[in-house]
Amino acid sequence: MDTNQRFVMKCGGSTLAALPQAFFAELRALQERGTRPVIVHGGGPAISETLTRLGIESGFVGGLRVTTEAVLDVVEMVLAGRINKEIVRKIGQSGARALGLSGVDGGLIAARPVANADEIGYVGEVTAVNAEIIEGIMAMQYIPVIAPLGIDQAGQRYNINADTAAGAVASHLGVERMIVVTDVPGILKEEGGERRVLETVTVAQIEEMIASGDIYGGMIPKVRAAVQCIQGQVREVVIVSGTEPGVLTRALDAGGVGTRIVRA
Ligand SMILES: Nc1ncnc2c1ncn2[C@@H]1O[C@H](COP(=O)(O)OP(=O)(O)O)[C@@H](O)[C@H]1O
Ligand SMILES: CC(=O)N[C@@H](CCC(=O)OP(=O)(O)O)C(=O)O
Repeated sequence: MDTNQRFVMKCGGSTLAALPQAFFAELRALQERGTRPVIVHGGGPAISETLTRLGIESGFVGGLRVTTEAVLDVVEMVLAGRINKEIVRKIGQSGARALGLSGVDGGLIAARPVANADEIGYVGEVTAVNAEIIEGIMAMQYIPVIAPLGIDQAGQRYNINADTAAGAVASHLGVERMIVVTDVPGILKEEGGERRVLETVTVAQIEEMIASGDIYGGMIPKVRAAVQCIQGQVREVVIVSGTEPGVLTRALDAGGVGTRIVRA
């Protein structure tokens, strides 16, 4: 397989419901031309809604969900169940084939507790990704759709931020590109009283923008994951809105869409 043709795409929970059928049709067209997408998805808003409905309290520390055993049950149910299957169904409707799994299946995503686990509970960071499983699914002409949970050797499951999980999958697979699909057209910066999309940003500019507060909230784990994976084999990470026409093809080929994060 030509590894240049593989890419990882992270679909954020902020935008999943808004992704038009044209987005999935484009995904099918890409697969037909020999490109091999790997999808890692989020679902933060759906988890929060379900927790509220069930009357389970939770909060966030540093952008990560405080994850008790009860929260973990809901995270797994929503991400590996409802959201994962919704994406698989939509891809199926477009005429392509998808196979959904979570990072727990086959030990796909090995994880360990994050450093501040005493504060935020069962939140994991990725220690390894079993690329063979993903490659096997791609070899069968299915698009892998991965829910961001992880597991350790003792069988403990963890909740992993979806941007972090996607970055780790991209690094371990050795793809050249990661596309992050979210609800904004890229990284925005206020200039002359106007907020505009930055075409390209470097690692150094990202650090400045976090320090100045220009990048905040949900954008922080995205740029952090991007910075981490472009230290390795990944050449660039593109942050885009999923509702722009032809967004995937433009992100992969022509350019002129979203924000490209590059080494320097
Ligand atoms: N500089 C920035 N440019 C664009 N969006 C930003 C920026 N800083 C913070 N954000 C916020 O990040 C959000 C995207 O992150 P998030 O809501 O976690 O989405 P997702 O569910 O796709 O991961 C945007 O909707 C916006 O509110
Ligand atoms: C540890 C942690 O915070 N996990 C996230 C996993 C889902 C996610 O990241 O979804 P988005 O991409 O839609 O934000 C959570 O529980 O919300």
